[in-house]
Amino acid sequence: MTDSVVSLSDVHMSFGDVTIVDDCSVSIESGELVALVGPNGSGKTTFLELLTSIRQPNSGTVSRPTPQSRRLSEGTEDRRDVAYLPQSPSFRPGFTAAETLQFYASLAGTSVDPEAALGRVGLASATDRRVGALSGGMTRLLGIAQALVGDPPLVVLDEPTSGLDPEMADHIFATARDVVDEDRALVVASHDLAGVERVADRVMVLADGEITLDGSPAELRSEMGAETLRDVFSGLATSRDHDRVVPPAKAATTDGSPPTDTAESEVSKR
Ligand SMILES: Nc1ncnc2c1ncn2[C@@H]1O[C@H](COP(=O)(O)OP(=O)(O)OP(=O)(O)O)[C@@H](O)[C@H]1O
Repeated sequence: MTDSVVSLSDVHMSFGDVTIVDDCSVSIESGELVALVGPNGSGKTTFLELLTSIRQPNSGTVSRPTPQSRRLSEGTEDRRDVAYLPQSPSFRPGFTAAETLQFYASLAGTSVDPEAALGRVGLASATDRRVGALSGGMTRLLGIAQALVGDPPLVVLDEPTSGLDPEMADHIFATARDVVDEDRALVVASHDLAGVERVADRVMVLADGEITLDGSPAELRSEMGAETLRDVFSGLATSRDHDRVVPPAKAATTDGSPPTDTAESEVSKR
Protein backbone atom coordinates (compact mmCIF):
# COMPACT_ATOMS: atom_id res chain seq x y z
CA MET A 1 0.00 0.00 0.00
CA THR A 2 1.30 3.47 -0.83
CA ASP A 3 1.17 6.51 1.45
CA SER A 4 0.60 10.10 0.53
CA VAL A 5 3.76 12.09 1.26
CA VAL A 6 2.20 15.43 0.40
CA SER A 7 -1.33 16.57 -0.37
CA LEU A 8 -2.66 19.89 -1.57
CA SER A 9 -6.31 20.57 -0.86
CA ASP A 10 -8.13 23.47 -2.57
CA VAL A 11 -4.92 25.47 -2.73
CA HIS A 12 -4.92 28.96 -4.17
CA MET A 13 -1.65 30.83 -4.65
CA SER A 14 -1.09 34.07 -6.49
CA PHE A 15 1.25 37.03 -6.59
CA GLY A 16 -1.06 39.95 -7.24
CA ASP A 17 -2.58 39.32 -10.68
CA VAL A 18 -0.32 36.34 -11.35
CA THR A 19 -2.13 33.14 -10.43
CA ILE A 20 0.14 30.17 -9.82
CA VAL A 21 -2.61 27.68 -8.92
CA ASP A 22 -6.29 28.15 -8.30
CA ASP A 23 -8.33 25.61 -6.34
CA CYS A 24 -5.69 22.93 -6.79
CA SER A 25 -6.05 19.54 -5.10
CA VAL A 26 -3.39 16.94 -5.73
CA SER A 27 -1.67 14.17 -3.83
CA ILE A 28 1.76 12.59 -4.27
CA GLU A 29 2.41 9.05 -3.09
CA SER A 30 5.56 7.38 -1.86
CA GLY A 31 7.26 5.44 -4.64
CA GLU A 32 6.48 8.06 -7.27
CA LEU A 33 8.92 10.12 -9.29
CA VAL A 34 6.83 13.10 -10.30
CA ALA A 35 8.04 15.62 -12.87
CA LEU A 36 6.60 19.12 -12.82
CA VAL A 37 6.85 20.75 -16.23
CA GLY A 38 5.50 23.98 -17.66
CA PRO A 39 6.53 27.12 -19.50
CA ASN A 40 8.95 29.63 -18.01
CA GLY A 41 7.14 31.65 -15.38
CA SER A 42 4.26 29.20 -15.06
CA GLY A 43 4.99 28.80 -11.36
CA LYS A 44 7.00 25.60 -11.01
CA THR A 45 9.39 26.97 -8.40
CA THR A 46 6.51 28.50 -6.46
CA PHE A 47 4.62 25.20 -6.61
CA LEU A 48 7.68 23.37 -5.23
CA GLU A 49 7.91 25.97 -2.49
CA LEU A 50 4.29 25.20 -1.59
CA LEU A 51 5.07 21.46 -1.42
CA THR A 52 7.94 22.13 0.95
CA SER A 53 6.14 24.83 2.99
CA ILE A 54 8.84 27.36 2.18
CA ARG A 55 5.85 29.33 0.96
CA GLN A 56 2.31 29.30 2.36
CA PRO A 57 -0.75 29.28 0.08
CA ASN A 58 -3.21 32.19 0.11
CA SER A 59 -5.88 29.63 0.92
CA GLY A 60 -6.26 25.87 1.14
CA THR A 61 -3.98 23.43 2.88
CA VAL A 62 -0.73 21.59 2.22
CA SER A 63 -0.17 18.55 4.41
CA ARG A 64 2.69 16.12 4.69
CA PRO A 65 1.62 13.21 6.88
CA THR A 66 4.42 11.46 8.74
CA PRO A 67 3.03 8.13 9.92
CA GLN A 68 4.88 5.91 12.37
CA SER A 69 6.15 3.75 9.52
CA ARG A 70 8.33 6.64 8.41
CA ARG A 71 10.27 6.94 11.64
CA LEU A 72 13.92 6.06 11.78
CA SER A 73 14.88 2.97 13.72
CA GLU A 74 14.35 3.00 17.47
CA GLY A 75 16.58 5.33 19.43
CA THR A 76 17.08 7.86 16.67
CA GLU A 77 15.31 11.05 15.79
CA ASP A 78 12.32 11.47 13.46
CA ARG A 79 12.98 11.55 9.78
CA ARG A 80 13.06 14.98 8.18
CA ASP A 81 9.72 15.24 6.43
CA VAL A 82 10.95 17.02 3.29
CA ALA A 83 14.17 18.08 1.57
CA TYR A 84 14.50 20.76 -1.09
CA LEU A 85 17.32 21.35 -3.56
CA PRO A 86 16.95 24.83 -5.07
CA GLN A 87 17.86 25.62 -8.65
CA SER A 88 21.18 27.22 -7.64
CA PRO A 89 22.41 25.48 -4.50
CA SER A 90 25.26 27.17 -2.68
CA PHE A 91 27.68 25.52 -0.30
CA ARG A 92 30.67 26.72 1.68
CA PRO A 93 33.46 26.52 -0.90
CA GLY A 94 36.16 25.76 1.68
CA PHE A 95 34.48 22.62 3.02
CA THR A 96 35.15 19.24 1.49
CA ALA A 97 32.17 17.28 0.17
CA ALA A 98 32.31 15.04 3.24
CA GLU A 99 32.55 17.99 5.64
CA THR A 100 29.57 19.59 3.89
CA LEU A 101 27.38 16.56 4.59
CA GLN A 102 28.58 16.29 8.17
CA PHE A 103 27.94 19.98 8.75
CA TYR A 104 24.49 19.68 7.25
CA ALA A 105 23.66 16.57 9.29
CA SER A 106 24.63 18.40 12.48
CA LEU A 107 22.35 21.30 11.53
CA ALA A 108 19.53 18.84 10.84
CA GLY A 109 20.11 17.07 14.16
CA THR A 110 20.91 13.77 12.52
CA SER A 111 23.92 11.73 11.46
CA VAL A 112 25.40 10.73 8.12
CA ASP A 113 27.99 8.37 6.70
CA PRO A 114 29.55 10.78 4.17
CA GLU A 115 31.32 8.11 2.12
CA ALA A 116 28.17 6.04 1.71
CA ALA A 117 26.05 9.12 1.02
CA LEU A 118 28.46 10.45 -1.60
CA GLY A 119 28.96 6.99 -3.12
CA ARG A 120 25.21 6.70 -3.55
CA VAL A 121 25.14 9.68 -5.93
CA GLY A 122 28.36 8.77 -7.76
CA LEU A 123 30.66 11.14 -5.89
CA ALA A 124 32.77 8.55 -4.05
CA SER A 125 35.95 9.92 -5.61
CA ALA A 126 35.16 13.47 -4.47
CA THR A 127 34.80 12.83 -0.74
CA ASP A 128 37.82 14.95 0.17
CA ARG A 129 37.52 17.48 -2.61
CA ARG A 130 36.72 21.08 -1.71
CA VAL A 131 33.27 22.15 -2.78
CA GLY A 132 34.72 25.17 -4.56
CA ALA A 133 36.59 22.75 -6.86
CA LEU A 134 33.51 20.72 -7.86
CA SER A 135 31.98 21.08 -11.31
CA GLY A 136 28.41 22.34 -11.68
CA GLY A 137 27.14 18.79 -12.14
CA MET A 138 29.06 17.49 -9.14
CA THR A 139 27.66 20.33 -7.06
CA ARG A 140 24.12 19.26 -8.00
CA LEU A 141 24.99 15.68 -7.02
CA LEU A 142 26.31 16.93 -3.69
CA GLY A 143 22.98 18.73 -3.34
CA ILE A 144 21.10 15.48 -3.87
CA ALA A 145 23.33 13.74 -1.30
CA GLN A 146 22.60 16.57 1.10
CA ALA A 147 18.87 16.30 0.39
CA LEU A 148 18.96 12.64 1.41
CA VAL A 149 20.50 13.38 4.82
CA GLY A 150 17.91 12.51 7.46
CA ASP A 151 16.14 10.10 5.09
CA PRO A 152 13.23 12.35 4.08
CA PRO A 153 10.15 10.71 2.53
CA LEU A 154 9.79 13.63 0.11
CA VAL A 155 12.68 15.02 -1.93
CA VAL A 156 12.07 18.07 -4.12
CA LEU A 157 14.52 19.16 -6.81
CA ASP A 158 14.23 22.41 -8.78
CA GLU A 159 15.69 22.11 -12.28
CA PRO A 160 18.66 19.97 -11.23
CA THR A 161 19.95 19.53 -14.79
CA SER A 162 19.86 23.12 -16.01
CA GLY A 163 23.16 24.14 -17.57
CA LEU A 164 24.59 20.60 -17.52
CA ASP A 165 25.91 18.57 -20.42
CA PRO A 166 23.66 15.72 -21.62
CA GLU A 167 25.74 13.00 -19.99
CA MET A 168 25.71 14.68 -16.59
CA ALA A 169 22.01 15.45 -16.99
CA ASP A 170 21.37 11.75 -17.65
CA HIS A 171 23.37 10.86 -14.55
CA ILE A 172 21.37 13.30 -12.41
CA PHE A 173 18.08 11.87 -13.67
CA ALA A 174 19.31 8.31 -13.11
CA THR A 175 20.35 9.26 -9.57
CA ALA A 176 16.95 10.82 -8.95
CA ARG A 177 15.33 7.60 -10.15
CA ASP A 178 17.56 5.54 -7.85
CA VAL A 179 16.62 7.41 -4.68
CA VAL A 180 12.89 6.80 -5.16
CA ASP A 181 11.73 3.73 -3.29
CA GLU A 182 8.59 2.40 -1.66
CA ASP A 183 9.13 4.78 1.23
CA ARG A 184 10.08 7.93 -0.67
CA ALA A 185 8.74 10.18 -3.43
CA LEU A 186 10.72 12.64 -5.49
CA VAL A 187 9.35 15.69 -7.28
CA VAL A 188 11.49 17.38 -9.90
CA ALA A 189 10.77 20.54 -11.87
CA SER A 190 12.46 20.42 -15.23
CA HIS A 191 12.50 21.71 -18.79
CA ASP A 192 14.41 18.59 -19.90
CA LEU A 193 11.45 16.76 -21.37
CA ALA A 194 13.49 13.90 -22.84
CA GLY A 195 15.03 13.24 -19.43
CA VAL A 196 11.66 13.50 -17.74
CA GLU A 197 10.14 11.10 -20.23
CA ARG A 198 12.83 8.52 -19.45
CA VAL A 199 12.51 8.51 -15.67
CA ALA A 200 9.18 9.95 -14.49
CA ASP A 201 6.30 7.80 -13.29
CA ARG A 202 4.03 10.79 -13.48
CA VAL A 203 4.15 14.16 -15.18
CA MET A 204 2.19 17.19 -14.01
CA VAL A 205 1.93 20.08 -16.46
CA LEU A 206 1.52 23.46 -14.79
CA ALA A 207 0.16 26.24 -17.00
CA ASP A 208 -2.30 29.11 -16.78
CA GLY A 209 -2.82 28.67 -13.05
CA GLU A 210 -3.66 24.99 -13.01
CA ILE A 211 -2.34 21.49 -13.42
CA THR A 212 -3.57 21.06 -16.98
CA LEU A 213 -2.37 17.47 -17.39
CA ASP A 214 -1.46 14.85 -14.81
CA GLY A 215 -0.54 11.28 -15.70
CA SER A 216 2.19 8.92 -16.79
CA PRO A 217 4.21 9.94 -19.86
CA ALA A 218 2.34 7.27 -21.82
CA GLU A 219 -1.03 8.59 -20.66
CA LEU A 220 -0.11 12.14 -21.62
CA ARG A 221 1.12 11.04 -25.05
CA SER A 222 -2.06 9.09 -25.59
CA GLU A 223 -4.30 11.91 -24.41
CA MET A 224 -2.64 14.41 -26.74
CA GLY A 225 -2.08 11.97 -29.63
CA ALA A 226 1.62 12.79 -29.42
CA GLU A 227 4.72 10.68 -29.99
CA THR A 228 6.88 12.30 -27.35
CA LEU A 229 6.47 14.41 -24.23
CA ARG A 230 8.08 17.23 -26.20
CA ASP A 231 5.20 16.96 -28.70
CA VAL A 232 2.70 16.99 -25.82
CA PHE A 233 4.24 20.21 -24.56
CA SER A 234 4.30 21.78 -28.03
CA GLY A 235 0.66 20.80 -28.56
CA LEU A 236 -0.35 22.47 -25.31
CA ALA A 237 1.61 25.62 -26.17
CA THR A 238 -0.03 25.78 -29.58
CA SER A 239 -3.52 25.39 -28.18
CA ARG A 240 -2.80 28.10 -25.60
CA ASP A 241 -1.63 30.43 -28.37
CA HIS A 242 -4.80 29.71 -30.33
CA ASP A 243 -6.90 30.35 -27.24
CA ARG A 244 -5.37 33.78 -26.89
CA VAL A 245 -6.32 34.79 -30.45
CA VAL A 246 -9.86 36.14 -30.64
CA PRO A 247 -11.44 34.57 -33.74
CA PRO A 248 -12.47 37.39 -36.12
CA ALA A 249 -16.07 36.13 -36.41
CA LYS A 250 -16.49 36.41 -32.65
CA ALA A 251 -14.47 39.52 -32.01
CA ALA A 252 -17.53 41.77 -32.27
CA THR A 253 -21.25 41.38 -32.72
CA THR A 254 -23.11 43.15 -35.47
CA ASP A 255 -25.14 45.21 -33.01
CA GLY A 256 -22.06 46.34 -31.13
CA SER A 257 -22.84 44.33 -27.97
CA PRO A 258 -19.94 42.49 -26.32
CA PRO A 259 -19.16 39.02 -27.70
CA THR A 260 -20.38 36.24 -25.42
CA ASP A 261 -17.99 33.37 -26.08
CA THR A 262 -14.70 34.76 -27.26
CA ALA A 263 -11.45 32.93 -26.66
CA GLU A 264 -10.69 35.50 -23.96
CA SER A 265 -13.66 34.29 -21.95
CA GLU A 266 -12.51 30.71 -22.51
CA VAL A 267 -9.12 31.56 -21.01
CA SER A 268 -10.65 33.21 -17.98
CA LYS A 269 -12.82 30.17 -17.31
CA ARG A 270 -9.74 28.09 -16.48
N1 LIG B 1 8.20 36.63 -4.61
C1 LIG B 1 7.49 36.92 -5.71
N2 LIG B 1 6.79 38.06 -5.79
C2 LIG B 1 6.05 38.34 -6.87
N3 LIG B 1 5.97 37.57 -7.97
C3 LIG B 1 6.67 36.41 -7.95
C4 LIG B 1 7.46 36.02 -6.83
N4 LIG B 1 8.03 34.82 -7.10
C5 LIG B 1 7.62 34.48 -8.34
N5 LIG B 1 6.81 35.42 -8.85
C6 LIG B 1 6.13 35.39 -10.16
O1 LIG B 1 5.38 34.18 -10.22
C7 LIG B 1 5.46 33.62 -11.51
C8 LIG B 1 6.00 32.21 -11.41
O2 LIG B 1 7.37 32.25 -11.04
P1 LIG B 1 8.17 30.89 -10.81
O3 LIG B 1 9.60 31.27 -10.58
O4 LIG B 1 7.50 30.07 -9.78
O5 LIG B 1 8.00 30.21 -12.25
P2 LIG B 1 8.82 29.00 -12.91
O6 LIG B 1 7.83 28.19 -13.67
O7 LIG B 1 9.63 28.29 -11.89
O8 LIG B 1 9.78 29.76 -13.91
P3 LIG B 1 11.11 29.25 -14.70
O9 LIG B 1 10.73 28.03 -15.51
O10 LIG B 1 11.46 30.42 -15.57
O11 LIG B 1 12.15 28.95 -13.63
C9 LIG B 1 6.32 34.56 -12.34
O12 LIG B 1 5.46 35.43 -13.05
C10 LIG B 1 7.12 35.31 -11.31
O13 LIG B 1 7.47 36.57 -11.78
